[in-house]
Amino acid sequence: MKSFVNRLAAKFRYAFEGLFHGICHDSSIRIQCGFALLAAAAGILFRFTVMEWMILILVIALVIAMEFVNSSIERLCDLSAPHINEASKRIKDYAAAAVLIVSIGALLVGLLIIGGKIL
Ligand SMILES: Nc1ncnc2c1ncn2[C@@H]1O[C@H](COP(=O)(O)OP(=O)(O)OP(=O)(O)O)[C@@H](O)[C@H]1O
Repeated sequence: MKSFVNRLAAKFRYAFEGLFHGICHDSSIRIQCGFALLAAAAGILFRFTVMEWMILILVIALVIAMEFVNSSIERLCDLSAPHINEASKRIKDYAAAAVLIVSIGALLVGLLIIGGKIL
């Protein structure tokens, strides 16, 4: 039982290490966190309901998680093939496209919620 708890605690520790390292060292992750703070400020300003906060928190988590996956794919590419090559370009572009898609989705969700309140 104790070793299970220790292993669980280690998993959380490693995950939090990744979280803090990404926030401290990856500019793309920091930019997404900045947008998340702006979105949270908009939520306060426009007095989001509980349901709207739930949606906002979900899309923010999705965008930031996708940015972490994108950054880890970039690092994996640079580690396995540090030279310029077509495969790395496609892999990195696809990962960046995934971030773009969820970011556009998040932006539309934000615009719909705020637009609904303004109108
Ligand atoms: N090894 C490579 N071969 C070919 N094209 C590459 C390679 N590395 C990067 N690229 C191209 O440059 C783009 C940006 O890659 P890069 O790794 O600099 O991402 P970034 O988002 O700028 O990362 P960072 O988090 O370091 O700012 C990629 O989407 C890809 O089109």
